[in-house]
Amino acid sequence: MTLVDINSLEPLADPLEQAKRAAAYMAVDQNVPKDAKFVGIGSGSTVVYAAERIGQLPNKDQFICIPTSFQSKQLIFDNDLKFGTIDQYLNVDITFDGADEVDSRLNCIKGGGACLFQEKLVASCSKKLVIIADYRKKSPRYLAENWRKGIPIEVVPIAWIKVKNDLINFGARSVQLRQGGTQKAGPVVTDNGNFIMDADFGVIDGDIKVLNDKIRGLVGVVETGLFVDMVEKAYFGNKDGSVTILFGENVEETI
Ligand SMILES: O=C[C@H](O)[C@H](O)[C@H](O)COP(=O)(O)O
Repeated sequence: MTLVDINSLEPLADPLEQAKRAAAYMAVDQNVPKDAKFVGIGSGSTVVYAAERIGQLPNKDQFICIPTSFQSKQLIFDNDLKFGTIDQYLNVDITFDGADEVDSRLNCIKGGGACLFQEKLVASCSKKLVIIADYRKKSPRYLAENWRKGIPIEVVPIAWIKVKNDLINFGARSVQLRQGGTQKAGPVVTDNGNFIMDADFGVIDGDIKVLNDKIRGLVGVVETGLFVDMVEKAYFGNKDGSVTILFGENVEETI
């Protein structure tokens, strides 16, 4: 079985979905190692296309896919991929994941879909983390310039008020307990049984590592959606069908 060329695919009706697919397919084609044994599957709407493309790879039965959420476990099954978990396999060759915003140094905000903890767990066990996203996620410079909903933070439920006060003392302008919306009365509950708080610290133009470490150090915080120095490269699908690849601080190429 040979892989269908990206350029010969039928275009998708929605240009945003087209951009996501272009980024995901190119990232998979360029980055899955020939001898891969373990591949991490991130979460969100862009990763759907990465799982689809991984499911088309001629050597897909050679590696085991590790999920980062309930959603990505289903993607692994739906695309007929081999399944394993991070508590079985700790050495992941490469992980593909989405992001809510990526800065010019490849730091990112994740967790818009409440999956940040398992995503960070799998990323921390991966030799490479490759981000796939559409053009809206590429920050002009700093994090939170585009993503204005705040930094997602996973919190143990009984600690949420305490953590909210701590975050305000750290300078957060607002802290929201994320709500389930029309489909769920009350707060969002993560795949790990926790809550998500969205803390708005404004544009993050200071030391992002210091901020991240401070938040992570709070009793009650499980993990943050700040991914600092973890990403190897990021693929952004553009409106015109091209893909911009960010390799390092302001080093990029558009194909
Ligand atoms: O919790 C969700 C994840 O961090 C997603 O990877 C992130 O929100 C990006 O999702 P999407 O590809 O749907 O924009």
